[in-house]
Order: sequence, then structure tokens, then C-alpha cells
Amino acid sequence: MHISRLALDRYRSWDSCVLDFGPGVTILQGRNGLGKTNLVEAVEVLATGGSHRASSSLPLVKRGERSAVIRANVEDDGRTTTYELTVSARGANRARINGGRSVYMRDILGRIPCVTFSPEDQRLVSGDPAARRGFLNQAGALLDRTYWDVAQRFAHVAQQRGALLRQIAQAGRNGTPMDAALSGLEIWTGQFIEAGVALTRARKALTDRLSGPFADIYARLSNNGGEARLEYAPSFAEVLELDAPEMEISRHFQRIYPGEAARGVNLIGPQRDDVSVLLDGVPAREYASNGEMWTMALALRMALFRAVAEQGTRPVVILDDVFAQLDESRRAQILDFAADQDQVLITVAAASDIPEASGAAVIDVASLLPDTQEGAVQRDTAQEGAAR
Ligand SMILES: Nc1ncnc2c1ncn2[C@@H]1O[C@H](COP(=O)(O)OP(=O)(O)OP(=O)(O)O)[C@@H](O)[C@H]1O
Repeated sequence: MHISRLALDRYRSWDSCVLDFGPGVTILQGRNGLGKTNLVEAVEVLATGGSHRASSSLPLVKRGERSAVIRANVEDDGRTTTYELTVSARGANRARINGGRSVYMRDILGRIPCVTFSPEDQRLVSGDPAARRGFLNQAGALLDRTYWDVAQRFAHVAQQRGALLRQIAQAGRNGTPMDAALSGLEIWTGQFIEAGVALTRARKALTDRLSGPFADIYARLSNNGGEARLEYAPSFAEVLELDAPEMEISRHFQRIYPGEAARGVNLIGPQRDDVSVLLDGVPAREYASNGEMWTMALALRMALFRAVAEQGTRPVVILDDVFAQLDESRRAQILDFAADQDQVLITVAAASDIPEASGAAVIDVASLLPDTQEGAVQRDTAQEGAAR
């Protein structure tokens, strides 16, 4: 499977842009800030519904615009399919397949499997839990057809319950009556528990599915440098212990009610989940070296790749600006891995960062800029740089 054409409208820095790709390795080259990452990020968004760089749709849409469109032609087994996603700055995203009727974004998620490696990946191990939840959400979009709905439902209920808690906190401060809000809270708490338990179970299943490949791949990349493991650490820990955890979680909510009512926020629930990344049984973010954390992050992405590929289609691999950041041995590990894939899109800023990839096509990103004065200046600068 490979993407043969990518077309963007109003996506981040791009007004409009069309790129053609062949199978195998394509290198997108251009100076810093030209919009290379934006191009490959658009593929990631089309594939997984989200970007590793953004927690909402707003930054994906060109500043001042209301929506962006990402379109890709995908070649698979001699057939071409066009996937289109309209990303709204605010509001629901919509999709189309082969120019057909408008459908939900979830209807195209996972159709273009893709795994991105980026310099920010080390945060998957060293960063805060939000980075790991983002990874799980992307893994869910690629591996579990029902995951997106489950996550969206929870997000909706959490937002409603949070809004009600804010009202209750405000009423408490003002000394105003809050009977209606309290009966509403009981209903939203029930729904929060139900949606939260479903999301916790889905994330636990994903973590278990990735943990085996992650351990194998880490052992290989590190020459048996320790036993790596993933362990899901849910806020609703009761889900791991009980078949029917709802009553126990409800009691937990009763105990923390004074805190929630005073602060006006959801204090427990999957919005606080984490995945423990363990090396020899201890948390890597607290004990592992910088190099070990990098290798673990590579292993996590490769584990996701392997799990997706086991479903039958080899994902498109995106290597976003990784070569300037990695040492020789990790560069070699990534390149070895990329050499076997159907399609690899690589972004690099400097020609000296371009790895030895025989037969790679090179796209000069400056040449994609519109024929404005800015485009002409940036193209000239890029050409001068290339000539030097
Ligand atoms: N929503 C947006 N609207 C307009 N411009 C944006 C938006 N989001 C990001 N940009 C611009 O896109 C540019 C960055 O693009 P990108 O990250 O793709 O660069 P890059 O070529 O990958 O650079 P580097 O080599 O430094 O990683 C910045 O100039 C940034 O201001």
C-alpha cells in the first residue's frame, strides 16, 4: 500500500499544495520552518484522527481559516481510493471516501495505516502521562475499530460533568441553591463511570497487545539491555481488579465529592490515566538513561507498527526530522527498519542529514510554495543552499 498523491487546503502553513509520491522512500527536503512537518503531519491526521503535536484541531487549520482539507489517493492491490478529511477549527470533523457522501471522521480512521517517528518521541517515555495517552489514542484509531467512539463518548460525558462541577463550585462559593445541579450530577456521574470503564477496558486491551512486541523489539534494539514492559495504570484501578467495578467506583466518587465540588473538576477518571513504561521492573522515566529512553521510544513506535502490520497492511512510515537528532546507531536502526517498508516519507532540513537511501526520491519543499514573492525568495534561498 502507498499514498500516491497528497493534497492540502488551508492546512497549517499551506494554503494549497499537491504532492505526488511513488512507493519506497521519498525525502522531503527544505530549510527549517518551510512546512515539511506540516505535510507529513497531515498524513498522520488522516490516518489516526490526531497529531502527536497538537491536542486539538485548532492549530491544524491555517490561522484565520475555519477549516482545512486533507486529501490522499491510496494505491492498494491495483486499486486507488481517495480519502478526504475536513478538519474544522471548532466543531466536528467530516470525511469522504472517493468523493462520496459526507461521513464521520471515525469512518476513515485506520484506513491509511501510518506510524510516525519524530524527535518528540522520547517524551513517550520521559514526558508526562498526556503524551502516552495521546499515543494510546493513536494506537486505538489504528488497531480497534470501536476505540474512537468509546473515547469520544467519554470525552463528551467528561466535558458535561466538568461543566456541572464548575457550576456547583461556583454556587458553593456564592451560597446559592444547587439542587438541580446536584441531581444532574448524579446522572452524569453514572454515565461518566459507564463511559470511563469502557475506555479503561479498551486502553488496557491496547496496552496488553503492544507490550509483547515492545519487549521483543527493545531486547533486539538494545542487545538484550534489559527487560522492557508496558503496564496500564488507570485512574479507575478498580477495572483491573473487578469484573463489575461500577459500584466500587461510585463509592469512590462519593468519597471525593467534597474535593470535586470545591475545585469544580473531574478528579478521577481516564483523563488521568497513564501507561507505565518499565525497564527491569522500574519506571524508565525515573531510572533509565537518555539513550535507553530513546531506544524504548523507538521500540514503542515499532511495536505499534508491528501490531498494525499484523492486521494485514504494512503502514506508511513517516520519519519526521529524526536523523539530525539521533546518534549513528539509532539512525542505522531506523534505516534498517525503513528499508523493508512499502512507503517511507522522510523529512530533513539539511542535505547533510539525508541518509544513504538508494533509489530515494527527493522533493524540494520550497518548490511547492506558491508563486508569490515569498515563495520565490524561499525557493531561491533553498536553491542557493543546495548549490553550496
Ligand atoms: N495553524 C497554522 N497556521 C499558519 N501557519 C502555521 C500554523 N501552524 C504552524 N504554522 C507554521 O508552520 C511553520 C512550521 O512548519 P513545520 O513545522 O512543518 O516546519 P518544518 O519545515 O518541518 O521545520 P523544521 O525543519 O524546523 O522542523 C511555522 O512557520 C509555523 O508558524
